[in-house]
Amino acid sequence: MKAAVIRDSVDGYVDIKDVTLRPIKHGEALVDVEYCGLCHTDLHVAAGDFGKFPGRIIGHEGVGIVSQVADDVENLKVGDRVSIAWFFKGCGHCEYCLTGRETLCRNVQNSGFTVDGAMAQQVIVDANYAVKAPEGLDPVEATSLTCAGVTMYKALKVGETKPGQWVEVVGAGGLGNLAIQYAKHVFGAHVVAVDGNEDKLAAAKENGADILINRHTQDVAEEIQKQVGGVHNAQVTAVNKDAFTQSVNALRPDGRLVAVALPQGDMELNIAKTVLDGIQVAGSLVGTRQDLAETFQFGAEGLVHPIVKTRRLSEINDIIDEMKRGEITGRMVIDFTKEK
Ligand SMILES: NC(=O)c1ccc[n+]([C@@H]2O[C@H](COP(=O)([O-])OP(=O)(O)OC[C@H]3O[C@@H](n4cnc5c(N)ncnc54)[C@H](O)[C@@H]3O)[C@@H](O)[C@H]2O)c1
Ligand SMILES: [Zn+2]
Ligand SMILES: [Zn+2]
Repeated sequence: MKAAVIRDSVDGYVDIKDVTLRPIKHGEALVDVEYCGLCHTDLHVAAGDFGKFPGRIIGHEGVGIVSQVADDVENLKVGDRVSIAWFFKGCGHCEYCLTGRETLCRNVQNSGFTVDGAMAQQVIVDANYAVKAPEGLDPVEATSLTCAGVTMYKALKVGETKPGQWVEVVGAGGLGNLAIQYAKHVFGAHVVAVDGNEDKLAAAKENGADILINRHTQDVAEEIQKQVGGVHNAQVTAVNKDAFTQSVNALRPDGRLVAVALPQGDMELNIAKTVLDGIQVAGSLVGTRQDLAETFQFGAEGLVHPIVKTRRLSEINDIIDEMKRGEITGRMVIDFTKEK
C-alpha cells in the first residue's frame, strides 16, 4: 500500500512509500482509509519537534471502512466507518484512563507519531479505541472533526464556555474555523476571530464570527478590550508564541487562556495581571473517545461544517509548504479513494 512516511532526515517532509503492514493482532482491526486530513501537528511531527520518528506513517485525521477484525473483537464489524484520531490508545487502568482524562495517560499511544497513522491506504486500529463515525456525517468533513473539531470542542469545555459569553479564537486555520463554529453554534457564545490573513478572516465571518480582527493592522488586545470589555476565554491556535502572551491581555477578569497550539518555546505571563485579574491558564490536548463521539454528533446534526478540500497523496509535500506559509483556509484532505 502507499503511505506518507517521515523521511530518514526528519526534515519536515514525507516520502510516499510502498509499505506492507503487519497482520492484525488480538483486539485490532484493519481499516481501508477513505480520507485523511493534514493537521499542523503532522508538520511538527515530520520536523521532529516532539522527537524523531523516521519511517513512521503520519496522519491522525483519518476516516475509513473496517475491512478485517480479529476473532475477539465484538464492538466493530467489517463495513463500519471509523475514525483514526491522535489519541490511538491509553493503558486503560491508570488514574487518567479511569477518570475521563485518558488523553493524559502516561502510556498513551498516538497515531502518526508513536504508532503508524492514517496517511496511508490502510491502517491498523485498536478496536476498543476506534470511534465510529455516525450515519449522516460526511466522511470528508469527519476527518477534520477527528482532530481539529474534537480538540476545539474539548478546549471550549476547558475554557468553561457558557452561552452569551465572548470567546477569542486566535488563529483562524484548521482548528480555528472549527473553534468558531463550535463556540457559536454549540456553546452559544459570541466570537472574536483573530488572524493575519484576510481570506481566513472572511471564512471566519462565514463560520459565524461576530468580530474580526487583523493582527497586522490592529492592536488585538486593545481592540477587544474596547469593543467587548475583554473575552471570557481565549483559544490560542496560532503557531506563534507571541500570540499566547498577547492573548492574556485580551481577557476580562476571571478569564481563561486555553493553550492549544504547539509552537516551540515559552510564553510570558504578566504576573500582576494574572494575580489581580484572577486569570487562569490551561493547556488542552485533543479529546477523549466520548468527546469525539459528541463532536461527531454535532457534525452529523449539521451544526458545524468544516472547510475541507480534497487533494491527491502525491501533492502532500506541496500542502505542507502551503500550510507553513499560512495559505490554507480550512483543511486539505487526502482522498485515498482515488489511490486504488
Ligand atoms: N492541543 C491539541 O490537542 C492540538 C490538536 C491539533 C493541533 N494542535 C496544534 O495547533 C496548532 C494549529 O493547528 P492548525 O492545524 O489549526 O494549523 P493551521 O496552520 O491550519 O492554522 C494556524 C492559523 O494561525 C494563524 N496565525 C499564525 N500566527 C498568528 C498570530 N500571531 N495571531 C493570529 N493568528 C495567527 C495562521 O494564519 C493560520 O490561519 C498547531 O501547532 C498544531 O500542532 C494542537
Ligand atoms: Zn491534529
Ligand atoms: Zn492510562
